[in-house]
Amino acid sequence: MHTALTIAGSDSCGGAGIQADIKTMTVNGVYAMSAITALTAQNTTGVTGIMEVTPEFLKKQLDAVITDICPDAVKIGMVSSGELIHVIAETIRQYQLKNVVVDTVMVATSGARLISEEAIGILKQELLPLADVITPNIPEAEVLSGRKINSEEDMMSAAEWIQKHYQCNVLLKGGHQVNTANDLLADADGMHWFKGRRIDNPNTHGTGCTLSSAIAANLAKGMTMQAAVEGAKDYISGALAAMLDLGKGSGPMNHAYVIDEISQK
Ligand SMILES: Nc1ncnc2c1ncn2[C@@H]1O[C@H](COP(=O)(O)OP(=O)(O)OP(=O)(O)O)[C@@H](O)[C@H]1O
Ligand SMILES: Cc1ncc(CO)c(N)n1
Repeated sequence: MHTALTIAGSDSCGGAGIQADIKTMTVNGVYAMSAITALTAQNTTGVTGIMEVTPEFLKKQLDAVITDICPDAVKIGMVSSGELIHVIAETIRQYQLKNVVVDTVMVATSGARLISEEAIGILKQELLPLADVITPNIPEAEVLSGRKINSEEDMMSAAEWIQKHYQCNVLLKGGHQVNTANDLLADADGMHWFKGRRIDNPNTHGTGCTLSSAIAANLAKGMTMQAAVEGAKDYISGALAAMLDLGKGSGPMNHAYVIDEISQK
C-alpha cells in the first residue's frame, strides 16, 4: 500500500489540519501518518487557542515515523514558527523525502493567523526550495510574490514569479475569486489551468488542506504532477458539492461523499 505523511496542526473540529489530511488521504486510497506541529482549539467560527509542540518533539515524531515507514509523499500544512520549519527542512534533506507538497498556510478561513511574521521569511528561505509543489491561495501568493492579484492574468504572472524565485512548482488556488474557482499550475512545462465550477457553498473550512492532501495522496500513488492536481481538483469539487452543513460558521466538507455515492448505486 502507498503511504503519505502529513506534517501539520490539529484542528479540534475536524474540518482542516491533520484531521482533514488523514480523511482525504484515506479516502484517496493511501495509508496516512502524521507528525503534529501544534494543537489548535478551533471550531467552524474561529480559533481560540494554539499550543505548539517543541522542535525536539516534532523531530522525535518525524524520526519515529520515517525510520519505520518511509512515506511515498509528504504534505506540510500549518507550521507556525521558524524553528519548526527548520526541523522539517532538515528532516526532508536528511531522509531525502520525495513528493513534498507544501501548503503555505498563513491565515485560517475564519481569519486567525497561523504563522508568525518571522516564520514566513524562514518558510521562503528554507522550505519552499525543497518542495515539489507549493499550494498558495491568492492572499498567500500576494505575500510570497509581493504583487497584488486581481485577475487571472495577475495569477499567471505571480505564479511564474514564485516558481522562478523559489525554484518549485506552484499551484495557485483560485478559491478566493468571486465567480470562478480556477486553479493555476506553473511547472517545468509551463502554465496549466484546472478549471472548476464555482459551487455556491459557504462551508469551505479546510478546502486548502484537503486539496494539498489529495495531491500528496495522488503523488504517493505514482501519478504525474498534472494528473495528481486534476484528481485532487475533482475530489475537492465533489466534497464541496456534497453540501454538508455543520456548525455555526464556515463548516467542513463531506469526505464520505465518494463512499455515499458507491453505497447508493
Ligand atoms: N466555492 C467554491 N467552489 C468550487 N471550488 C472551490 C470553492 N472554494 C474553493 N474552491 C477550491 O478549493 C480549493 C482550495 O482553494 P482555496 O483558495 O479556498 O484555498 P485556501 O484558502 O487555502 O483554503 P482554506 O479555506 O483551507 O484556507 C481550490 O481548488 C479552489 O479552487
Ligand atoms: C490546524 C489548521 N491548519 C490549517 C488551517 C487552514 O485552513 C486551519 N484552519 N487549521
